[in-house]
Amino acid sequence: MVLKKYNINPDLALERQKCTFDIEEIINIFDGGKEKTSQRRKIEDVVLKSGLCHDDVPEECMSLKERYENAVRKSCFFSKLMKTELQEITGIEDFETPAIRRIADALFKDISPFLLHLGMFVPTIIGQCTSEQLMIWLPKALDLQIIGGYAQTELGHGTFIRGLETTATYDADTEEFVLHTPTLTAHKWWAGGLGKTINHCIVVAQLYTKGVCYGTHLFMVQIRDLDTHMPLPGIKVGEIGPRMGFSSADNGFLGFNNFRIPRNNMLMKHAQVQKDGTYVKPARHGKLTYQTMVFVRVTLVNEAAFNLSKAVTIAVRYSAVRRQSEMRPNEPEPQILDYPTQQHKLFIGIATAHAFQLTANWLWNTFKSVLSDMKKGDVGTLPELHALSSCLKAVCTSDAALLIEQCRYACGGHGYMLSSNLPYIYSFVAATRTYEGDYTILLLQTARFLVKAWEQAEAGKTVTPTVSYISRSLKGEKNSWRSTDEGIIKSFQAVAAGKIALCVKSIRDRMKSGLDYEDAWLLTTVQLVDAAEAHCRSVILETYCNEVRRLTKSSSDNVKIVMHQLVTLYLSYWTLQRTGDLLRYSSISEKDIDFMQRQYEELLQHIRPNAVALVDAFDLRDEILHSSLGAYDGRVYERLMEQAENNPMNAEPVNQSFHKYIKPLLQGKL
Ligand SMILES: CC/C=C\C/C=C\C/C=C\C/C=C\C/C=C\C/C=C\CCC(=O)SCCNC(=O)CCNC(=O)[C@H](O)C(C)(C)COP(=O)(O)OP(=O)(O)OC[C@H]1O[C@@H](n2cnc3c(N)ncnc32)[C@H](O)[C@@H]1OP(=O)(O)O
Ligand SMILES: Cc1cc2nc3c(=O)[nH]c(=O)nc-3n(C[C@H](O)[C@H](O)[C@H](O)COP(=O)(O)OP(=O)(O)OC[C@H]3O[C@@H](n4cnc5c(N)ncnc54)[C@H](O)[C@@H]3O)c2cc1C
Repeated sequence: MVLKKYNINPDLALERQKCTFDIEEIINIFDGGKEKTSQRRKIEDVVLKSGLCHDDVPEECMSLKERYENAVRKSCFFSKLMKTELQEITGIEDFETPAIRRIADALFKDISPFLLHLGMFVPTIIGQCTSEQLMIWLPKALDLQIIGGYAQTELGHGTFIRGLETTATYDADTEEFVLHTPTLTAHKWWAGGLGKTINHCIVVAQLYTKGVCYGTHLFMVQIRDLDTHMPLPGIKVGEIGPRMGFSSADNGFLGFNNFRIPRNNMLMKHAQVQKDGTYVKPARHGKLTYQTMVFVRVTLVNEAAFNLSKAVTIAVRYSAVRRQSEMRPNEPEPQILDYPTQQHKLFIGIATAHAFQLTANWLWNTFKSVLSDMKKGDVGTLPELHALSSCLKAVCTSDAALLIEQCRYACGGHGYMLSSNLPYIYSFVAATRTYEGDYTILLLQTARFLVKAWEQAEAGKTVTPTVSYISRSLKGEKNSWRSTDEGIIKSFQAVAAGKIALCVKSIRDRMKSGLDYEDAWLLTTVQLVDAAEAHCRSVILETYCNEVRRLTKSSSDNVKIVMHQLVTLYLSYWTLQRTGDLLRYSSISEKDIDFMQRQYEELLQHIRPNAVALVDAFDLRDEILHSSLGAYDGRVYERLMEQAENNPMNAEPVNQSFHKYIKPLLQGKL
């Protein structure tokens, strides 16, 4: 749609006058510097001027088929733009550039069918291929001569990768692998782009050679003819059907009937099958084939932050424009943003978007540093990265989904309109809580690491920095509550340590009573999930505080003040959310809790004048927000009416169903 130009709504204009800080300074902090901001805006200008974002009718009014076809059209032209103008004008060649990710949302209100090509296919080639394989597939994939996806999940198994049923059996006579789908539940299911779009696919299958199964490995498989796009003989492929979201993309199913691929199509950076069928196992770590999943989990923390920033921008701007009820008899109706309960719903969203964005950046740097260790042959830092990326992916996507839904509640009935964009944002983020490792499963992975860390610390060994609080706790350090940043973080670490200790004790007690380790673990999993979540909270709180302190060192005082107000709000919010845990594991008193409650309520008032400016500082263009409620000019009612008038349902005054059904019904002739 072409966005109509309106004058700024007077309430929003007034809000912007109240701002106490330089918005541009905060924008630069989150972009990573002035230059990065200007580079991002340049990219956005190119894409927005390309005309690619235009839809003749609103996306939500198209049929599923039309939405898919429209998204393919845009994906193709966007890919061309990335290869040509964006590279030439900005000098950017890197698909992972956050600016590209952000502006992609101007094209796709829902999702691109090419998402998995960039999100998983290319990263898997980079992470799992030998240098010879890389030279064959990477240039083609980057140049979009081949388009791929990642087919791991099956109809019967998603979480439990070791339980996958698809087989890849090596035939030494022909030097080929035979891919086969032995059962109904072995069909690949869910892979993005697989339904209709892609011609290649990374397939995860159980490797058999010389009669022995060596577990799951990755294979590059061409599934469609490059010219006709017809499925190749031996391939059964299609779309799995309508979903809660992801409606403009195609999630697919895939079955193999003894389908042959060359030996060299096994991705052999870590494990190999030699010509004679001899298996060479990975030299360093058994789970290196899971590396793409770790990469995506890291990027999903960024997704949580970005999507939450969109939702809270929409809800805060709307709340500044919307007037409802009265605070005192006969007074004019206030902006709903003036209600403390509304501020309580929304300001935590702003603070959380900051916390997650800074944690995402920190996690990304940790990921890069672990990759560089691994390139030198050192896999020692991988378990900690796996534990961190697992819990952060789980908690950040889960919190973001809840807060996005809260933003929708904050917009009342209008938030329920698809044109608000809140339902799209929610359904996208709700899926991220499940895919790439379900919430519970990933927290249990982190719990495994925490229990091991506890045992190591007990044995007097040094543990990694993110769990060093365990050693302190084992040395008998008692928590003394202080309502400072450091004091609160320490108390949250005491909560995590207390919960891990109880898990270890529960497992040991259960084993003493005769259970084996597996059963003792299983019966403790409710507590283990809880302990991993507590650990994750302490990591987020600490990272957020440290990063704000580091990044605002040379900022103006006013920026320091407002960024720190948000940090304090975040710490107070979580203290109040977790009073039960803190009363149990720290020395917090009822008086301290009363103080924190008052501090929290005062902070809402302090932040209130800057609320609109703070969401403006996410620097999200209207074309990215796609929202009738959240546009920069605040012309909510004009846009809602505009959308209603453009609704294809209103193209004819009387719908044909009246003549076909209602009239005969009215006349008793049906
Ligand atoms: C035009 C384009 C337009 C726009 C695009 C622009 C930009 C795009 C860029 C970004 C987009 C952003 C995001 C989206 C991208 C893609 C995502 C979309 C869809 C999702 C796709 C998927 O969902 S793929 C399928 C994912 N599946 C899973 O995650 C399954 C989860 N299950 C598991 O991971 C495992 O089964 C398990 C971990 C639960 C258990 O595994 P297993 O049984 O094998 O292991 P054990 O439990 O026995 O553990 C043994 C030891 O191994 C350790 N371990 C486990 N996993 C790992 C790991 N990954 N790394 C390291 N170590 C690991 C474990 O801890 C154990 O260690 P011990 O020391 O305790 O023995
Ligand atoms: C929109 C979307 C896109 C996707 N894209 C892809 C893709 O491109 N490629 C791909 O391969 N896959 C994809 N997936 C699949 C996704 O990765 C899986 O759905 C996800 O990993 C969860 O696995 P599952 O569906 O088997 O859930 P299940 O494992 O069946 O989980 C169901 C419930 O059981 C619980 N549970 C399972 N095991 C345990 C356990 N051991 N302990 C305790 N509780 C347990 C879970 O916590 C959950 O509550 C996609 C999924 C979605 C929704």
